[in-house]
Amino acid sequence: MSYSKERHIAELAVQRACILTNRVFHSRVKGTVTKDDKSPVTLADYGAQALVIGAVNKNFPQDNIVGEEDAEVLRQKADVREPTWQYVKETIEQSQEVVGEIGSINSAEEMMDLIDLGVHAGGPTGRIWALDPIDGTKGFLRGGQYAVCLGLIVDGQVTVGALACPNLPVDPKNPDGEKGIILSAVRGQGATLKPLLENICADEPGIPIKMNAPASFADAAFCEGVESGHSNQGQQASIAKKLGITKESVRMDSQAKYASVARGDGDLYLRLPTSMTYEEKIWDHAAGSLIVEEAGGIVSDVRGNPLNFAVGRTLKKNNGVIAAPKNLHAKVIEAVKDELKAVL
Ligand SMILES: Nc1ncnc2c1ncn2[C@@H]1O[C@H](COP(=O)(O)O)[C@@H](OP(=O)(O)O)[C@H]1O
Ligand SMILES: [Mg+2]
Repeated sequence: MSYSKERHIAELAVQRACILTNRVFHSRVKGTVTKDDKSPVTLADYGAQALVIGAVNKNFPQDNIVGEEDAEVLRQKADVREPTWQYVKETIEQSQEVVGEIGSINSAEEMMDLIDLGVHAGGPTGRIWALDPIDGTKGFLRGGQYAVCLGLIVDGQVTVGALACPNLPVDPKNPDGEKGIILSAVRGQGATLKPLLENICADEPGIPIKMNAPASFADAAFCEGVESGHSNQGQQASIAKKLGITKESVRMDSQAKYASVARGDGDLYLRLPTSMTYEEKIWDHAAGSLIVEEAGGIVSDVRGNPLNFAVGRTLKKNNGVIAAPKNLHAKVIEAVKDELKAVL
């Protein structure tokens, strides 16, 4: 199968969601709510989830969806529901040219029902879309990096991925220039990049991307998260030292890290667990990991095992994530295993 329709719809869906996230970012009302796990969620997370699921459900109504959010808070609180619905409505009005392809949403009730389609338990069989409507919500709130991420898992294997990163520069050599890129991939067909335009334009072909292949660690730079609670930055620094990496690490929130490594702004992505009991979520890694693999890299857990997307909503068979060029991956895993030998 070519999965060209899936890729096209995924690209349109994440692009439209970014119109909404951008509107919310530039408005005073972000409606930040703290979830049970203490992480923030905003009107933009809910609105983006409704828009993306609307697009997936219109085109692939038989498919299952694992989405990060649910509509419980919206059902209980009119002061969260109503502004979210306003943003969704305005975004649809602003993107009429794609309504034929990715659909409309006609009421707040329908919006909440779409959000709640993301409750699937995941698993080893069938077609399952994994959606993170705003990955890096903390980055989004601080005006840093965030991403709208959508992956299609087919019989346990990520097969299609689209990643919209509204705050990554189009030209990495000009970090203060135009911002916003969209990356996508189909397994076996490579990864591409194109600018994330204000007016949705999915027919524009993407440019194929390839990861860097630095000859040695002396030339390599690594990417890591901003939040010290999400990965062990002390151990990451120690691994960098062991490997002879001298360049300072680049810190950013969200799957923008996968995007940066895939297009060669950085070379390695280290996400060492802060706790061996934390289970990474499939929506935090589906799209990004495929894009790095299709750009020529290897993505694994800290033991060097492939990420297993077939066991539910989390990556419960894995700990942490390492993304690296093919020629360096084994050496990184050696250093990681040495660093974590007390817990592995
Ligand atoms: N203890 C933890 N360890 C690893 N990841 C965690 C974590 N707590 C939360 N996260 C995840 O880290 C994601 C952000 O990744 P990063 O740190 O790379 O920016 C969050 O996604 P959301 O922002 O969608 O909630 C959340 O799912
Ligand atoms: Mg996330």
